[in-house]
Amino acid sequence: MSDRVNRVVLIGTGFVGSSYAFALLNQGVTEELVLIDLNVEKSEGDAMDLNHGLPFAPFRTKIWFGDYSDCKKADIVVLTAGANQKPGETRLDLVEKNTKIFQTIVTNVMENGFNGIFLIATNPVDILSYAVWKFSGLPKERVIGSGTILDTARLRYLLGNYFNVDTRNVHAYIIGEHGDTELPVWSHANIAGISIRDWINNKEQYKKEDLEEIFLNVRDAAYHIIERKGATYYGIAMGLVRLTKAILHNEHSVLTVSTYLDGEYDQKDVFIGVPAIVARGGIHEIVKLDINEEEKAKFHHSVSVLKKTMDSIDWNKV
Ligand SMILES: NC(=O)C1=CN([C@@H]2O[C@H](COP(=O)(O)OP(=O)(O)OC[C@H]3O[C@@H](n4cnc5c(N)ncnc54)[C@H](O)[C@@H]3O)[C@@H](O)[C@H]2O)C=CC1
Ligand SMILES: CC(=O)C(=O)O
Repeated sequence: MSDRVNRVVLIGTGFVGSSYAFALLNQGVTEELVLIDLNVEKSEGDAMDLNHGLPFAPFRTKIWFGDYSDCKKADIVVLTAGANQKPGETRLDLVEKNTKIFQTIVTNVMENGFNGIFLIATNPVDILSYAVWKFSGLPKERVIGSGTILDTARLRYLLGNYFNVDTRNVHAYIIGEHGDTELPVWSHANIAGISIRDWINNKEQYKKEDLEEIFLNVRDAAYHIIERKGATYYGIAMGLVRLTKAILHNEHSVLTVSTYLDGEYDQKDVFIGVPAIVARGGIHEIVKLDINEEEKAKFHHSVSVLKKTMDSIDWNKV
């Protein structure tokens, strides 16, 4: 690592934001972490509480409750502010209120001289990533949504369980909207280089129909968790730390993020989840998987649902 001090500013210290801060501290990823939230007392309390864990952390992270002027020196501004889903609500139902909140936040960040990378988790994350790109005027490479990083993790976990293999040896992606129209890329899914199709065909205890059930559990995981405990946060928090590390440590890691498509996957002018190489400058390159016709049709549908929702937003009057 260079001698430069890395700074992350986190805006929104609710369930997702505070879990991210905790995970970031525990993994020793950044020298400085600034917390900002409308709820000043909560955010101040979080900064105090996290600082008291420093003697047990692997690395010295300076943490404080800050304000927008701290964004000027930030490498990454992480956005987890805004409304979350109530039971029965879809992510797309949040679009209106969270776009308004984001206009205010992103304007404040940019007016304070920010020139780094935005990392976004607030839902609907694909549309809000597009909004951040529009509101900030930053190059598309420097606006990254968490996209389907969590859905991909859920798929890898469930497949690892099903085949009784370490989830880190499962290579499979969910792409598309982080939401109800996402899709698994079965055509490229493999464990230790052997395709999922072959794993199924080679052992009689495995069944193709089970894969569909696994996917439905991935797609609907947020609903299942929200019904039980009101919100999801640990998984996405760890996914955001993974992304933060990939950026700050210039890892060139392939992660399924929401990024701007400009012709890739035959789509234009949309932020959506696809595998991409993530490094210090942000999105280094989009990985273009040769997906099959069925996957192409589902991906196209996912794009069209996002675009239809975006069309309902009057960007000049947000
Ligand atoms: N992308 C993903 O995979 C996931 C995304 N999410 C999304 O993350 C978002 C946050 O969820 P939670 O943390 O559960 O919600 P939360 O309600 O616990 O936290 C939201 C925080 O944002 C703050 N906030 C609201 N407006 C603000 C503003 N203008 N400036 C600064 N702070 C502001 C609130 O005070 C609150 O502390 C939701 O949109 C949720 O759907 C949640 C889980 C996974
Ligand atoms: C809430 C949400 O987006 C998730 O857990 O996937």
